[in-house]
Amino acid sequence: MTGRNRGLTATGDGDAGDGSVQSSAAGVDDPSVDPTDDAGERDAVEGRTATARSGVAIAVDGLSKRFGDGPDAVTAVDDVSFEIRSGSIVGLLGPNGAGKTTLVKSILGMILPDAGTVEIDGIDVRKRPRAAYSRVDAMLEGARNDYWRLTVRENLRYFATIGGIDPDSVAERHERLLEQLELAEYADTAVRDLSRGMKQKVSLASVLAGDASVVFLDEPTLGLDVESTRTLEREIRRLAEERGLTVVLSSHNMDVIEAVCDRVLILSDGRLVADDTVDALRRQRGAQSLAVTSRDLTADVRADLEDRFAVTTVSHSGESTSIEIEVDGAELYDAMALLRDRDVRIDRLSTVEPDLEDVFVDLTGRQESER
Ligand SMILES: Nc1ncnc2c1ncn2[C@@H]1O[C@H](COP(=O)(O)OP(=O)(O)OP(=O)(O)O)[C@@H](O)[C@H]1O
Repeated sequence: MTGRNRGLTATGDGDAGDGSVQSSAAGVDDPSVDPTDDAGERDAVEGRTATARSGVAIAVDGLSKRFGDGPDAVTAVDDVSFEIRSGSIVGLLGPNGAGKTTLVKSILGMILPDAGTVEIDGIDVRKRPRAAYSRVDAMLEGARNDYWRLTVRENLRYFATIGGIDPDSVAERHERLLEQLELAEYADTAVRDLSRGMKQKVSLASVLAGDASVVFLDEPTLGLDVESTRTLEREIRRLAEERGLTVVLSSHNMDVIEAVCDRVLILSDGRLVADDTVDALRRQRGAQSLAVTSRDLTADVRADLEDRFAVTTVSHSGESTSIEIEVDGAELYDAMALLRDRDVRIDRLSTVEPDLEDVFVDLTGRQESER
């Protein structure tokens, strides 16, 4: 929603001219909205709270949203609060139905929350939506927000224009974006003639074509091959580091989240169940796994191990048996001592650190489907 007249392109059918939905920020008809919000420039400077001064790009406080009434009511977002610092990349994770979309749409003013406040760069989005959203953009439906009949470069110019920016003044930035996303040789190709991965990159470039300082990316790498995924990951990181871009990235792909995010928010049943760095979440979980392969892991030895430790996996291959034991701290040495006491000759031994998926399963009780 870059610029004062720009609504958020929420959905589309691949050609925005044929039916994409332009949703304006909620609160425009709200009596609490400051009518002087049209004077966007002034608002962008005045009326900010302390969060802007302390480098907080997004501040969400006590946000709740319930759909429906009575026994069928669903609390999609339940008293969620967090802050995101400018220039950071934050992953938004949660199983299906956890409330991610409702949360993001509430932040973007596409859904009116029942309670709570949202500030962007210190500006309350309900009170001064135009000023608050003036440098916010989003890619909520993958490649669907581009005009497929226009060329790649025309799309960038179009999105800059509706973002309130003279496209000629940012032509250099567009050329750089095209280079960085390896789209330069397709600059004059109609988007509809590109592969899915290319379209995804054009979509990201379009989001960045204006002057956005905060972007929301929903599944930006969905359907991309490994190489394109790596390119996008690299570019998102670079933009955060070099341009101070703040990114909220939601994905079911844990590898992407681990690769690019400084911090992770995990939602479960509408509630925020984790808000920390990937490393801290891994450390908090503590337990790692000990993987052992041996021909001496008899049923007897395995029973002994199962008595004392959490044996998570057992598999057999020829005469060899492989097991994985979850061990926490000193348990690692106890498990090794038991194997030694039972004269188990080890063919292969390794320790496996917990990953984000393990943390996710612990906190939400659900497995992510896409890896
Ligand atoms: N417009 C709506 N009317 C009624 N219920 C809704 C509406 N939108 C979402 N919900 C419900 O709110 C809950 C949260 O949905 P939401 O789409 O925010 O989850 P999500 O985490 O984005 O899920 P997914 O990963 O599947 O996209 C779900 O139970 C969903 O069925």
